[in-house]
Amino acid sequence: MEWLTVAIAKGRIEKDMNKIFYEIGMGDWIDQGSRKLVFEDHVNLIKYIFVKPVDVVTYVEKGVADLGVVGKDVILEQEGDVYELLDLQFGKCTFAVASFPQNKQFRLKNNIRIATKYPNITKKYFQKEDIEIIPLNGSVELAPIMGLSDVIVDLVETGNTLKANGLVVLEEMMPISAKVICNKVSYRFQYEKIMSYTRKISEGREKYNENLSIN
Ligand SMILES: Nc1ncnc2c1ncn2[C@@H]1O[C@H](COP(=O)(O)OP(=O)(O)OP(=O)(O)O)[C@@H](O)[C@H]1O
Ligand SMILES: O=P(O)(O)OC[C@H]1O[C@H](OP(=O)(O)OP(=O)(O)O)[C@H](O)[C@@H]1O
Repeated sequence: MEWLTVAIAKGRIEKDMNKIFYEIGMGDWIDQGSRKLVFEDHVNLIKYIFVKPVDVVTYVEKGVADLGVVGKDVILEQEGDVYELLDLQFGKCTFAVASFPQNKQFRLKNNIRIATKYPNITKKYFQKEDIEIIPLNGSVELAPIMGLSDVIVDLVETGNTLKANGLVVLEEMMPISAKVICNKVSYRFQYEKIMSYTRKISEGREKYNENLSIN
């Protein structure tokens, strides 16, 4: 039997994924407190690598990892040439255009300045509109406050970050959640193993979501 390599996005996604591994009894291989980046499950022949969310798609696309676990936002932004096998139903949030309530007519403005961590998604969403994209790496909500942009394109979950900064959603763009992605060549040549592993993850996801709804 061949090994499968699974790239997992460090941070929020890693935390939920570890709970799914626990549900299906595959959690013992990963030492959550450690700085180690590679873990090997010698029983199921799975190698786990932990990388920055934006790098998961690169590892999977290049075939270094057969599977990846990452947010749909990152998949869309990277325009990764990969298959999406499973919606994990966690990491749920929404892409939105946001700003101060008084900017709700922002589409009437010439040269709309949009701050975002997601330039590609923003360009696609606005298509032919007259926009200037201001790329940022985080704390995007600061941009309209400091006059760097008119609006932002960012993820909204609870809305607390927007609210704390006096901003509101002006347009909802699309829902986002975590996905299992797959390298296209691996899908052909390791099909059985990939399907059986994905089924297990799917079972873990059901148990995890059941527990979430009970508690
Ligand atoms: N507020 C949120 N609520 C739920 N899911 C979120 C939220 N923000 C981001 N996500 C999802 O979780 C993924 C990982 O987010 P996380 O905050 O761990 O990393 P990041 O800040 O996007 O990246 P990095 O740590 O590399 O800067 C995102 O790609 C998205 O799919
Ligand atoms: O609606 P909320 O529940 O407040 O969540 C939304 C916030 O979460 C994410 O930021 P993150 O915490 O990843 O920090 P960042 O700004 O450094 O990317 C996102 O970019 C928003 O800022």
